[in-house]
This record gives sequence, C-alpha cells and structure tokens, in this order.
Amino acid sequence: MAYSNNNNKRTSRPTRPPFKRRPQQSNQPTVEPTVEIGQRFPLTIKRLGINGEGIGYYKRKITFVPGALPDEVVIAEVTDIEPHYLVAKIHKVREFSPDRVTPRDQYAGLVGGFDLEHMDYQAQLDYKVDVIAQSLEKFKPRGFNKFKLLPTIGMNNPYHYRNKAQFPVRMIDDRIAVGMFKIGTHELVDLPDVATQHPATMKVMRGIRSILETLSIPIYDERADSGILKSIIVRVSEYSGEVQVTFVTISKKFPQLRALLTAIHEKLPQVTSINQNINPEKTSLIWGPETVHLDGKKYITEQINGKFFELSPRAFLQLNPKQTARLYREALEALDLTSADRLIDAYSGIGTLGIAVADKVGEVRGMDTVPEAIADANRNTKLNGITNAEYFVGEAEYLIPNWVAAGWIPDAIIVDPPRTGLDEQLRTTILDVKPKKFVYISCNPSTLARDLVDLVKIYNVEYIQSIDMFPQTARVEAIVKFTRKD
Ligand SMILES: C[S@@+](CC[C@H](N)C(=O)[O-])C[C@H]1O[C@@H](n2cnc3c(N)ncnc32)[C@H](O)[C@@H]1O
Repeated sequence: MAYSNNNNKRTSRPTRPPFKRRPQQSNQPTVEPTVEIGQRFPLTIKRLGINGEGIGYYKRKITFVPGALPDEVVIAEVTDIEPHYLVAKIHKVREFSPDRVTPRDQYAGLVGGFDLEHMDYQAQLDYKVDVIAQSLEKFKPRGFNKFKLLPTIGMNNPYHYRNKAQFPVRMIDDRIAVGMFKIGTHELVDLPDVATQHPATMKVMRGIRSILETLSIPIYDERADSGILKSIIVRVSEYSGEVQVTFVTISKKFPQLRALLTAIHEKLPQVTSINQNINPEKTSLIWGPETVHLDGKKYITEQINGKFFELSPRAFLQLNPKQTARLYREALEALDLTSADRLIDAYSGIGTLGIAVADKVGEVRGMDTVPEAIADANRNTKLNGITNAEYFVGEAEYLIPNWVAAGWIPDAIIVDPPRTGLDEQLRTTILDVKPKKFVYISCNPSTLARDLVDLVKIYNVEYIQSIDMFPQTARVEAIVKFTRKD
C-alpha cells in the first residue's frame, strides 16, 4: 500500500463547497456489476461516510474505502462484497487530496480510533458539519431548511486530549503487549505511544507494562480463556494530575498483587487510586460487573468550569476535558436559564451539567441508569456545596413521565443520551410537557435526525452547534438549541 504523500501540512485547499443534495435514486433496475474479492479498479472518491471512510461508486454500486479522501482517485482493491455495497482497501492513491496529511501515529489505519488522522484538521471540522447535514437530509424532518448549522468548534491542539486509555493486555511471543486490536481481528498491537492520548495516560500504561515484565502475573489468553490479567484502564485528571488505574481480571484472584502495588508506588507516584474490576465473561466488553478498591484513594478529582467532581473508576466522564468545558458552556448558554427554573439534567452521568448550573436555577433533578454514576453525582453536589440538586438511578423515559405525573413540571430540559438517542416514550413526554427551554446534546447524527422528526412538531431548531470532542476520529457531537413554536 502506498498512500502517503508525506505532506504534513496541506498547501492549498480549495474552498469546500456547501453540502449538496445527492441526486435522487433512479427507479430503473440496475445491472449488478460482476466483481471478485481482490479485484482492483480505479475509483474516484466522492465524499466521506459516517465512519470517515471514502465513498465512491463502482459501476453505480456504493463502495466504501477506509482511508481514502474526497476528490482522490485511488486504485481500490475489493475486500468484501455485500448485496448493497462493496468494501475495498486502498492499493494505491493515483491523485492525492490536498487535505491529505501524514498521520502522527504509524498504526493509524491498522487499529480503530484514528479514522481521520490522515486528513487536515480544518477539513475534519468541515466534514463533521457535512455528516450532520447528510444525516438530516436523509430523514428530512419538517423545517429542515430553517435551521443554522454552525461551523464545528475545534481544538487549537487536536492531539493529546484523551484522558483515559483502556487497553487489553496479551502476550505476543514472549513479550507483554498493551494496546489495541487490529481492526476486525483479535490480534493485539503493542502501542508505545498514541498521539491522541494525554501523555500521562501513556506514561503510566507503559510504566505498568514494564513492571509487569518483572513479575509473573499470568496474562489472559483469549483462545484458551486462561490467565488472569485482561485489561488495564488508566484515567488522568487534567486538573489535579492524579492518575487512577484499574486492572481488569478474569476472577478475584490476583497473584503478586503486593509486589505490583509496591512497584507502582515506587515508580509511578502520580498513580493515586488503584482498583480491580472482575470480568469473568469471554466478551468484547472491557468492564465486568464488580469493582474492588485496592489501594490509595477511592476517587480522583477533576475540575470542570470551576466545579469539582470526584470520579470513581467506572464513572462516565467525557474523554476530552478541554472540549468538555466548552461543550458545557455552549449547552448551558443555549438553555438560557433563570433563577426560577426547574431543570432536568437527563442522562446525567456524574451530574456534571446540572451541577455546573445548579447555583443559577431554582432546582435540578437528574438521572442515569448507572448506580455508581448517581452515587458520584449526589456526592459531587455536596462536594460543591449545592443543596438544590438531586440525582436518581433510573431510565429517563420512565422517571421523567413519573415526575411530571406527580406534579413536578420542568421549565428546562437538557438531554445528553448515548448513541441510541431518545427513547420514543421520552420523546412523547417532551411533546406533552413542552418545556420552554430545551437543549439536546447528540453524539450520533443519525439518531438525532430520527428524534428531530418528532421534536420539530412543536419546536423550531434555532441552531445546531457542532463541537469536536474527538479530533482525528469520525465521531461527531452537536448541541441543538430548540425554541417552542407557540
Ligand atoms: C453521553 S453520556 C452523558 C453523560 C453526561 N451528561 C456527561 O456529560 O458526562 C450518556 C449517559 O446516559 C446514561 N444512560 C443510558 N441510557 C439511559 C437511560 N435510558 N436513561 C438515563 N440514562 C441513561 C449512560 O449511563 C451515560 O452515563
């Protein structure tokens, strides 16, 4: 494969044309192209898909080419043939995009999480706006043309932002490897450095790997389903510099634990909290159900926009602290709260959004399905001297209708759901309650577009503000500000 033009900086990039509607599909029956695995053909890349892969058409059949950029001409080699699409890899780039840059990570393209590291950063930011536009176009909610899609808020330095590294551990030959799996395989790539990780996470991860080399803790073997240590999770607080480490093991048994803890104390003093999570299942999920505190503090403390948050090992926290502060500021500005407002912080995690504004509103209620997150949220309200906020364990779609039925009517709702978006029951409740102030933080433009079809029945979308929480990846995050129609 040869597709680097060794351009660290693009020279000139033509002004990106605004998002264009794609031509309507014709109803004419199409003749299926005959194609074989390994077949090569030249392909012009038209645009990027939602996973950051290049998209071209081979004899009118949509063809996904990871790593290819719009306007490039590549020699594509077919790797997968599906009824409605083809997947191909780049054999060679014939014509390079001016947006192509050399990725900082040599293994970008080999492991997941670096979908766009080969693309100029401004072009990444433009792409993220295009993805939202494409998703909304597909669902065509009424009023689509009426709202503004604002340029993506990017980072000055779009590297070293990830505050958490969550890496499996395996033996490769006789050496311990800590890193990520090659895309579509169970083959681990040992990662000495990752340009998107906060340097402290990689320093501690590599330090622990070196310590493990001196001990004889059995490393998990996936094929035999044997060994003890499966994964290591390292999280750093941007504010305090404290590092929290969690070892994921197959059972509670942890041979040489004392020696491991002593070595961490000596060699990695920045590690202030050490924990064990037990995951006996043979699964791709990293976390198991039980977490045990092993040593040091139970929590590390993070600060966001002047408020403090104690984080237990499993607590969800956004991965990009600098952009999180910006995301919250933008979202709360869009809500435009007053001191009389009752606010719902739905899908709250550890209560970061609600706690940030509790002193500006009358009352805050929030909820999350993870009990540890809610325990953290309620502890964090006390930590910040807040007395008008309370967090509950449960589903948004169940708790909010219950609160409303009991007479607790919100003036403002902020929702920050996972990729699945809003449950239908919650959309119905929002349509019934019609809160005057409503903001939606979305990490998935497809489910956002689906939810908008319902929500625009009573709301106008004033604007959609895209914000880059994951530079170098295709992941998109956006804040939607609604205003009620009546
Ligand atoms: C994108 S995170 C947002 C967390 C938080 N707002 C923040 O900024 O850190 C989504 C959260 O929704 C929670 N969640 C998932 N399904 C839920 C549901 N049905 N009801 C309430 N919370 C849910 C998850 O546990 C997760 O903490």
